[in-house]
Amino acid sequence: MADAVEAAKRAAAKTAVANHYPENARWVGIGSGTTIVYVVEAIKALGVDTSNTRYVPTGYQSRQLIVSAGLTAVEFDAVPAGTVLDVAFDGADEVDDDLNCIKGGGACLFQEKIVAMQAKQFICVADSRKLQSRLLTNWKYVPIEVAPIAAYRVLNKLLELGAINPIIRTNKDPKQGPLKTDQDFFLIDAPFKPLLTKADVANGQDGSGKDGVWEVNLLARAIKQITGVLDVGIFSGLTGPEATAAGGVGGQRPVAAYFGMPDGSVSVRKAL
Ligand SMILES: O=C[C@H](O)[C@H](O)[C@H](O)COP(=O)(O)O
Repeated sequence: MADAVEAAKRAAAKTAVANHYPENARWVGIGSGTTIVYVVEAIKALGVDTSNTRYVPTGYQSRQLIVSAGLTAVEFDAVPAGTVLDVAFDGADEVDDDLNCIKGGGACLFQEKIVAMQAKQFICVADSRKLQSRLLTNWKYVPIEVAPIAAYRVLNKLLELGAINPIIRTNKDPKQGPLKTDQDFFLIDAPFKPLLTKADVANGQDGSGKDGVWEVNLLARAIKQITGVLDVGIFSGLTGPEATAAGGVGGQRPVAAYFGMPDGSVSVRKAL
């Protein structure tokens, strides 16, 4: 079973890199987690000249991954102002029909979000367990990065929004206290009822938060507005050309998501 999941991640990574790694890539964002390892493996396997390519990490693990692959890491704050990354690859905890994602299960989300938003194309790579119609189907909570001093205040505000038993994430040994992110912040894991998609709302369902039922973008916005929240592990909103036209770069939502399937195939969902 574990081997099959790893094989699925590797297959998805290989296809995503084959389809989206640009010729003469100059700037490439590299996400975090277990699936991104196979993306870096696939980039290396292309055998292309990477001497002029700079890889922008999304945290400590990501930077170590880049460096141990013999590639050049450049931190996000060292990328020259105005530079648009050619592409950013990353994993996800869950992806819905509209390509909205939940991220942060591995404690990285803020740097992943700024790197994704600075890329012309954000590409998501995952295995079939992550492929769902609605967020919070198989994956049960929204990771939220918060300033430690505000953690209890944010917990209370999340309860008001309808979160069901939100908790501050601890280290594996709870005696060691709250887990710290790469920013030295805390994470709150907030379960909610499954999130509605655009189609659900178009079909008349109420995603305004009444009875704790939220449409994806509305919940992301409501959580982001709580003072003390650095960022939310919901990646949603505009993407690709849409985002560029609105004055951004590529947006938070991937333009394409690749899923390794149990039968060895790779399924692709593309943004409309
Ligand atoms: O916090 C971690 C990141 O958001 C990961 O990209 C996400 O959790 C997916 O990780 P994995 O590839 O290990 O399933």
